[in-house]
Amino acid sequence: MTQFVTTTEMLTLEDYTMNDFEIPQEVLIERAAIAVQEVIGAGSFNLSHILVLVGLGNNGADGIALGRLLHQQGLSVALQFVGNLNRAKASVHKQLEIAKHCGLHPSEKSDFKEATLIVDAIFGTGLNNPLPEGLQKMMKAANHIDNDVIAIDTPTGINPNTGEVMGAALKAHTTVALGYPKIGLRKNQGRKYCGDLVVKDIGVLTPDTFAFSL
Ligand SMILES: NC(=O)C1=CN([C@@H]2O[C@H](COP(=O)(O)OP(=O)(O)OC[C@H]3O[C@@H](n4cnc5c(N)ncnc54)[C@H](O)[C@@H]3O)[C@@H](O)[C@H]2O)[C@H](O)CC1
Ligand SMILES: [K+]
Repeated sequence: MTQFVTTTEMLTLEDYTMNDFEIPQEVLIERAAIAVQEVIGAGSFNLSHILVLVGLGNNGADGIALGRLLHQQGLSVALQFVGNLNRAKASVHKQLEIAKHCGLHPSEKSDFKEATLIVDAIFGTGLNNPLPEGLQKMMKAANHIDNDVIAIDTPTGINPNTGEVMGAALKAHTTVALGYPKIGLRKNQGRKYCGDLVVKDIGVLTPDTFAFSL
């Protein structure tokens, strides 16, 4: 039986892993990237040109790390930031520096139609408001293009706790849940937008005494 969690529970387990066991956040980000890389490798996706859409939080950091790994595999990868990079978390800037050292630089503007596979690394469990107008338009437009979307952790626009569409959401062919799947992926529209749900262990530790609410 798959254990689903709330975002609060996920944050508690992340903090437990990083603070009680001193496992660095970068390790979790790298393991998240490797997990998604494994799902891509095990699938039958068209990898001719991969577009990674990158947000400003840790979901974006996961996406940049994944883009670097795919680039190092020799695949054609474009990184496109969604939002003002100046407002991005330190984890995003750190992953961007590493990616640049590995020869992967962000693209200015990518044509979604040229991508054979889109990686959704815009929002994950940190989504707490309706998407900004411009992003809602982008998601709706992207949903009309016939290419596969792989969502990291949650489809952008889906409320990770309620499964509601927050203005608009990007429909995924596959969602790779990190650690535990979020309860929003099996409620309301979340089930429809997440596509095939793959749960991957990325080393998030759980106390024996932890009482799941679900
Ligand atoms: N499960 C794990 O152990 C790990 C998960 N990781 C990844 O981290 C994200 C969650 O990261 P977080 O920075 O908390 O949030 P997001 O990246 O989802 O969101 C970015 C940022 O955006 C702001 N925000 C939220 N809603 C809006 C909005 N409507 N408009 C504008 N801005 C908004 C908010 O401040 C957020 O912080 C998780 O999904 C995983 O992908 C770790 O990388 C590895 C360990
Ligand atoms: K996402």
